[in-house]
Amino acid sequence: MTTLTTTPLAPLLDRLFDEADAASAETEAAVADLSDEARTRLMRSKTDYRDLYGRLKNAPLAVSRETGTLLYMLARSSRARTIVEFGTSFGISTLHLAAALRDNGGGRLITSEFEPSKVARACDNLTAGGLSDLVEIREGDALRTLSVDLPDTIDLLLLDGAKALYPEILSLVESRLRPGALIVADNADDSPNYLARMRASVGGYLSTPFGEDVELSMRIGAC
Ligand SMILES: C[S@@+](CC[C@H](N)C(=O)[O-])C[C@H]1O[C@@H](n2cnc3c(N)ncnc32)[C@H](O)[C@@H]1O
Repeated sequence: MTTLTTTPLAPLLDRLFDEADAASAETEAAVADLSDEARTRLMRSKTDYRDLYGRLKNAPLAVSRETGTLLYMLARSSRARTIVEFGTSFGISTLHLAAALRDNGGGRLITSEFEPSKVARACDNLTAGGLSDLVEIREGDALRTLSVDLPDTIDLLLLDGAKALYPEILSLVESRLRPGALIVADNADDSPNYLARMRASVGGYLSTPFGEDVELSMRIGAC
């Protein structure tokens, strides 16, 4: 028995993933007027990301079902107690991570989202999943909200906000990542500078692509 696979969370996640699948056409329509070059430019911009995510403010943009399960398993097997997430959206990844904290015996998950309507939806979903006591949602740009008041040590970091900011967000939390801490970056192919940093032989990480769209990394150091 796990929190992930039992009521209320399991049927809630089924519904949220079904809704995310159903919203894919609407999501595509929100950026349909942009050329491929314009989309790539916005995805990789360190300044214009609010334009892109403003267009997508009604879109779940959730991790895949497989990545969600992976997040739960990684957080469980590493016995994570402190987790930081960049990019909450409707809270689907957050629900997986918080479920792992619950099954690990408790902990603290700090997550960040700048779209107020998404913060409200994530709050509702965490309440429906019975996990809101484990999660602090910080509303605003993560460059600011994740720059203060973090736990002394962090066991797991999920990067799933604006791709161009992955190096900056990593820098905000890096000194607190414990040796052996896991860093999961979704769609990291859109963040070439991040990939170069994580894969550099002297960068302080072991890093590998995993599945279709995840870069999984581990902070090196004495455990
Ligand atoms: C891919 S979605 C996150 C999906 C979520 N992790 C899930 O699986 O359910 C990215 C989210 O990050 C938010 N975001 C992007 N850049 C941000 C920033 N700099 N600060 C806070 N939120 C940001 C966007 O509004 C969007 O909702």
